[in-house]
Amino acid sequence: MAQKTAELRVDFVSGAVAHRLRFGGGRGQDLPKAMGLRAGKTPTIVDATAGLGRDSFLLASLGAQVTLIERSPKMHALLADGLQRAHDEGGQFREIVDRMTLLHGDAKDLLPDLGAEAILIDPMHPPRKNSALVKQELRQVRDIVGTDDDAAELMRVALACARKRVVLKWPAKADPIQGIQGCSHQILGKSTRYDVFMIS
Ligand SMILES: C[S@@+](CC[C@H](N)C(=O)[O-])C[C@H]1O[C@@H](n2cnc3c(N)ncnc32)[C@H](O)[C@@H]1O
Repeated sequence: MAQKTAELRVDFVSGAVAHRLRFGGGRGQDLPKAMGLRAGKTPTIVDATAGLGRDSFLLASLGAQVTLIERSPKMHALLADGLQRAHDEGGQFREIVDRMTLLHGDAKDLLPDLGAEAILIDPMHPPRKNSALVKQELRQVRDIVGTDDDAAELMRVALACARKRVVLKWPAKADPIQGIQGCSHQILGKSTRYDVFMIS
């Protein structure tokens, strides 16, 4: 029997995101470390590729002010809905999403006016060969937005706009994006790597 696909939604108050909120490893996790969060230091962040908002939510849960940019009207609407529901939930969820500001548009156009200290870029990457392993949710996002073929251009804009650093989140084993400068250092996880570009 064919499996029914659950409708894609942004959910910050239950499931994987809420679980990570309760049991995650705080600022010691790879993403916050890559973005420059440490004891006594919380940079302002622009998440230029908001998607389902998970990375932004994690960073906001650790105290960062995060501006999220999403260009797909459908993904933007899902995010707006998820943020509203988390706000309505109250308590710590409201506190966290009150640190998150959602913008609709292409980050290449919006970044120059935002003066971000740290910019996160997590583009949709080309499908892997063993695509059966790709999570259903990611496939649903890809059905909506396709692949982000302008990722190199977005990186160049981000590198020109960030005041402190740009972080590129990319599959650990994928080929690097062509046409961008080498990074300052890398944080390598099991399936994901963070390429950190420090701005001097
Ligand atoms: C892989 S998803 C990001 C997932 C996200 N990090 C999360 O935690 O849920 C990439 C998203 O970035 C958006 N995107 C890609 N390039 C963009 C751009 N130049 N401006 C705005 N949004 C962009 C895509 O539409 C897509 O929704």
